[in-house]
Amino acid sequence: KEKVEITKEQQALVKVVVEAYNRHQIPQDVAKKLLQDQYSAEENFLLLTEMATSQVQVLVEFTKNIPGFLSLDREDQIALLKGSAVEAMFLRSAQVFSKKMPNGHTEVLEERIRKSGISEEFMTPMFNFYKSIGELHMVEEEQALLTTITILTPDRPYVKDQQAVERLQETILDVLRKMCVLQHPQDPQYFARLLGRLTELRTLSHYHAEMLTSWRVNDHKFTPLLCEIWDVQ
Ligand SMILES: O=C(Nc1ccccc1)[C@H](C1CCCCC1)n1c(-c2ccc(Cl)cc2)nc2cc(F)c(F)cc21
Repeated sequence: KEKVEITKEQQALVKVVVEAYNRHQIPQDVAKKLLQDQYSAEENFLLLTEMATSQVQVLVEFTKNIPGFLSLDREDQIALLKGSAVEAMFLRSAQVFSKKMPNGHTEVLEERIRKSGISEEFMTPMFNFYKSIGELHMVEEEQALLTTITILTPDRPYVKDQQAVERLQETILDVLRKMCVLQHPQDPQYFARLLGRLTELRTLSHYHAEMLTSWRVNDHKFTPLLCEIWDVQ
């Protein structure tokens, strides 16, 4: 049985990534707001566009802490951010949704999201994904590293030097694999299941533009940054 060991530099890498990851708390605040009050579809749409806009800004800050990211070609850095922003938002939403909350809070949160203005057809795929993330009971290191792996996806549109991205992603995959073995010794398939969620995440993210344009509001106004990042307007 191979002895799995996380090296000193891998520990340092995880520490940097987790600390950077914990700095972006936005959706926690959204969850709190949603639990406090019931908002109209207009208010929810505005809340989402504001939150999603600041999430992109926070994502840029987060990537600066991914070892090696700033050494990538500048245009490739933009392509990776552009290509992963929506997935990172849904992954973050899923992680907030699956956080342990006092009794009944998750049900209220789910209800508020169901009534937020998103059209019915997207509810099932969205909540199926949120619940499948919840079932994994990820620790925060796994959450941070999974988000990092999503950002470092080599085959995003317009990435020129895919090998350079692949090398960075492999570094993160290696430490995540070891962490999963150490964290979930009873479940040898855990790492594979974790990566399998990224496929579900990509599928859900395909709907994002429709989810926004079909939001039950009269006027769908987006910020310039969201028009850049999300395929809207
Ligand atoms: O804000 C959000 N997500 C966010 C995440 C990361 C960073 C910034 C924002 C929105 C809310 C939803 C209800 C109306 C207000 C915005 N949000 C979503 C969500 C995002 C995009 C689309 Cl198209 C559909 C749903 N799923 C959520 C799960 C949660 F537990 C949750 F708490 C907030 C959630």
